[in-house]
Amino acid sequence: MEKLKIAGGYPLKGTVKIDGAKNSAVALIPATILADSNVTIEGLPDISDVRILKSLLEEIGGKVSFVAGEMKVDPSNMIAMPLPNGNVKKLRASYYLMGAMLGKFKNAVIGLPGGCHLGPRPIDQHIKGFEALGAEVTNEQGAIYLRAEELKGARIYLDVVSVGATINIMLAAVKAKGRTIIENAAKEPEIIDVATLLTNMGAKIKGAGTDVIRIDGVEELHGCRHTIIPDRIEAGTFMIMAAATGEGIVIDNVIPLHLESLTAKLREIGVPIDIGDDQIFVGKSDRLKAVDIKTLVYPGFPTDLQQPFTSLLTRAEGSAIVTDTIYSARFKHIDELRRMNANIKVEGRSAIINGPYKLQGARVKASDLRAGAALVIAGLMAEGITEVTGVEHIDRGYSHLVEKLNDLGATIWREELTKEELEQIKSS
Ligand SMILES: CC(=O)N[C@H]1[C@@H](OP(=O)(O)OP(=O)(O)OC[C@H]2O[C@@H](n3ccc(=O)[nH]c3=O)[C@H](O)[C@@H]2O)O[C@H](CO)[C@@H](O)[C@@H]1O
Ligand SMILES: C=C(OP(=O)(O)O)C(=O)O
Repeated sequence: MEKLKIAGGYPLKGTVKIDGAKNSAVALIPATILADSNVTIEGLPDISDVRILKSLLEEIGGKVSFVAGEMKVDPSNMIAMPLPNGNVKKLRASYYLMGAMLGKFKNAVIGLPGGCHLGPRPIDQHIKGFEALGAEVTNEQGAIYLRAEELKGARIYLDVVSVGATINIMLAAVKAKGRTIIENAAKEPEIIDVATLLTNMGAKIKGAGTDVIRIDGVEELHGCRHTIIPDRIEAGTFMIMAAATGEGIVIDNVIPLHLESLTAKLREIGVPIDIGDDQIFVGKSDRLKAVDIKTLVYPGFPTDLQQPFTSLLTRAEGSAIVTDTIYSARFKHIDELRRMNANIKVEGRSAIINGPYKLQGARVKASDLRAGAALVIAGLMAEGITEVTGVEHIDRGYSHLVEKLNDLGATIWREELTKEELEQIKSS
């Protein structure tokens, strides 16, 4: 196991190219199960979530290659192999195997998913959708069993706006008989990307990206080639890094529309921003003024950028309140920022930051993916050396982070954990 070491205080400058979106990738890959011939996806990020999903497709009989961001999937020999344990526990998005395998085989056994621990993350809306389509769903010893004689289109109202439930129901419904209508659907760009792939495979989907999605089931889905959208959360993380320690950074390969809520907040805090067609320039800012943020479903401020933004706010003058309305416990990075000299209070679902603080390098632990990003940002801003453990969380969602940051002028490297550190992690 490794840790990251960061020597703080080096200003960042240059251009960084953003990879394909993790939260699209993890749905596009399971979606290939539904096809009857080869599907190729271009521009996938080189992250552990993608590699684990590749192994899962292989476990069920898929022939899969993944070279230079391009994944080719031959689904012709796939079977409804039960996956109650193992790799499915290593990521959140293994839940998409439920919708895809139910849609294809009318039968699936998938262990309850892993992913970041951010408070309770139920999947009741996914199950409500599968049941509405005609599946019998049971939970037996931590695995979800799904069976259906036949899937039939239905009208499904989501009680909670959920990215995962919206996509999972789409996956199960594209081959169901008749029309499915998802009401109160999530509107994230990743949902449009998955709908685009499915449409290229022959599915009939209208309304993805709005809160009502209509799906008319088809008998067969065929192979195709698809290019993934850029990762708005990776892009946002680099925009926040640029605001924190940058001297002018171009964020390349982005869809600026997907980043409007962050762009608005960065401008409000005092960061100069120029928007191009597929690039965003983030300029240097000597003084930042505190702003409040509240996470919301898309197009609101994304919860996945809440933790990185909190690190940036330690540099801002004044009092800022950060409220996460999506997850009840997405503040595990705060204790670690406190070790670095930030005096942040957490009250319920809000963190209160009275900056500015001069961060000091420290040994800190990433408890989840975006906590890791937040700590890397803090390390870049801090005086001295910061050591971040829990790198496996960061590797779930950031492709070549160390290389990209070093290219921008940061001093960051990976080191093997010492025996003592390994023992400490095991005992904690
Ligand atoms: C792989 C992936 O795409 N992950 C993203 C996805 O997660 P994920 O799809 O898990 O998140 P959801 O949009 O489903 O969750 C939103 C909220 O709804 C609740 N909920 C969800 C489903 C359900 O059946 N019942 C229920 O109560 C959740 O606990 C949470 O409070 O969207 C989140 C919200 O933008 C992001 O933080 C994650 O990065
Ligand atoms: C919460 C996240 O991921 P996941 O849903 O895959 O755990 C994230 O990407 O910030």
